Amino acid sequence: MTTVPGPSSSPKPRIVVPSADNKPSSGSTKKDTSSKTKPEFIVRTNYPESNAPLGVSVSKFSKNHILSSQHRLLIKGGRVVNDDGTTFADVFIEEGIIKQVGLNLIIPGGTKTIDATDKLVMPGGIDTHTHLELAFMGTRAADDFYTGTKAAIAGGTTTILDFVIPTKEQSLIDAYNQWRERADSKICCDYGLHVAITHWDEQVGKDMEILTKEKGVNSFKVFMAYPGTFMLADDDIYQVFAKCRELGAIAMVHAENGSVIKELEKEMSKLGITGPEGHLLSRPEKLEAEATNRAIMIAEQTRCPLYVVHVMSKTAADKIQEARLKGQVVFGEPIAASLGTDGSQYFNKCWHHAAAHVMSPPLRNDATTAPYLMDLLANGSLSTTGTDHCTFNINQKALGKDDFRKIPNGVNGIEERLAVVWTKGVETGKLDINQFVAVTSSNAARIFNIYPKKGRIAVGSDADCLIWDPKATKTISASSHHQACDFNIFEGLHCRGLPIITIVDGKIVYDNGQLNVLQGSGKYLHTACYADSVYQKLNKREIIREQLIKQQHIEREPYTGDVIVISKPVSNGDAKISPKNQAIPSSNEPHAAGFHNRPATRAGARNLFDSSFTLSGDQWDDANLRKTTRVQQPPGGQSKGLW
Ligand SMILES: NC(=O)NCCC(=O)O
Ligand SMILES: [Zn+2]
Repeated sequence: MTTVPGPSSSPKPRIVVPSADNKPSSGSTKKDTSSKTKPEFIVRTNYPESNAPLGVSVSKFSKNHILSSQHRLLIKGGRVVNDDGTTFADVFIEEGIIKQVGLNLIIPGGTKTIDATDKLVMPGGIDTHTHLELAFMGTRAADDFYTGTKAAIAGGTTTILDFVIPTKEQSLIDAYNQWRERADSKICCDYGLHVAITHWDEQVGKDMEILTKEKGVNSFKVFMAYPGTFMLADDDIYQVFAKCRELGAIAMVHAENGSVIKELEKEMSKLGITGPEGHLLSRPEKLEAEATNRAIMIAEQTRCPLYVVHVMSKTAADKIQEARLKGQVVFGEPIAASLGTDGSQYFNKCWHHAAAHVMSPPLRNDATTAPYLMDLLANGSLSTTGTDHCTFNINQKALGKDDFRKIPNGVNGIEERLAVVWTKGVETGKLDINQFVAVTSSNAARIFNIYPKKGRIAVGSDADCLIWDPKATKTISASSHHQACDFNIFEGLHCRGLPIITIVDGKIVYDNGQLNVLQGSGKYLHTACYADSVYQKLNKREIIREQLIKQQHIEREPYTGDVIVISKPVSNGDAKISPKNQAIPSSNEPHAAGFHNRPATRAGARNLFDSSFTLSGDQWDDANLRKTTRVQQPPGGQSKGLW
């Protein structure tokens, strides 16, 4: 158990210790006929039939967890906030599941009560983008699955989606197993996995199939940056997206033009720029927007849903907005960093301060970007918020002390995301509280097909909830955060609106600054393909598309005429194809070769009686240099004309 100073807040929620007997608690004597004890949603097997259950598979480390999840909790007197509405209701939790939501509930004895008067009861946050203990740029991220998820919980996040990133030589399945092993032994909240595709061949396609059908993966990311390590070329991206479409998975993209960045980095070096500002200067916004647009185009051509991770700029966000306006299934994910700070940090005089902000794509040097991205979250053009949490300590960032290209890329955010979105979104009047839930939790649950198990306060949903105090305040600092890194990119940010209690799997794991987590207690989430909110439309469109294509099919009599026989490859060496290189007509058809009037000889050679001269204007050998003879003294003498 870790004890940390709690946030300054309005009166703390009162926790009533349960009575020893098992009688109903006081104040809950009236039977509420509207509340049900059965799940109000149907756990679906998504289309097409998948072996992967929508539910979770219990990891081998979670025995203790199951035994202790008999706890009963009643959250009383709060306002329940979902993405589609707010209601005054009590929430009864048993064995990790929300069992009742309503007023005047019948509650068994032995139930711990949390007084949530004046507080909001919300689904726990879902961080769509983390890189815990990732080996990257010669070192390993400072936060592992334990410290990272502990910090997540302190900030109100109860589910994370981390990225398996295989090396180019590694099989996808090996990498997936590695990630599961690392995470299962340490993780403190439930988690799912996206898998990155860092090279393409037939085997990768087969492994993607295994991952979706047997391992509960429904999303694959490609990188358009980091040439030589992670980057894929467009034709490989096409193959990955097409495979995603075939499997009902979601394609994800890190959108930056890696090849151009590489050249610009060289240019910076030549100009003597070795500090962190070089990172920003070699990654202009246009390169993010261009790659975003290219990824959207490839997704359109493959009819694949696309999820653009870490949207860092206005123009990249515009590309997503434009595509969505046209009906394409594209989602955009700004992150805590792009919503909470900006790229002016790269010009800070302190090397460490500047280097600590190095991430890709970079923060933009423009204070209007963050509020712009928030506006796009509010109008639905952007859908989720992640963090790209990938932390490195000062001595790790120092790998690039003489060359910005060697600074390990990555920043924090797993702990701050909800507070940043509330402060910059709700407190500014850009988001209402339901939109807050949508962009921090429910939208992600829908897209990655874990809704309403996650992302909703409802009967049958997992008891991953927050008691949120909209009036609580705190100032973010590395000195008090729970992350393992020694820098915080939001240092000094004064936040209003904080989680004061976090409940994971029906247990209070964070309470007014005090963490009580169990290492390895989190469970792996099998995410099924063909998420309804992503694929329902696409499946329908596919049927319509096939019908349209069939309608455009033209019934024709088959062609029965001659076909030339290619005896010698036609070369493009000449500007225009010379008769010498023309394919020889297979018959005596005069115009078969398209130039000569006389048929070929019986041996198939050009008929030498045929002239190569035509009166059509352009001559076949116009491109060849002609030898000219200047006649100084033409017969009959020189012209006396005007020339
Ligand atoms: N984003 C970043 O800078 N680091 C993590 C790796 C990645 O997602 O690009
Ligand atoms: Zn990332």
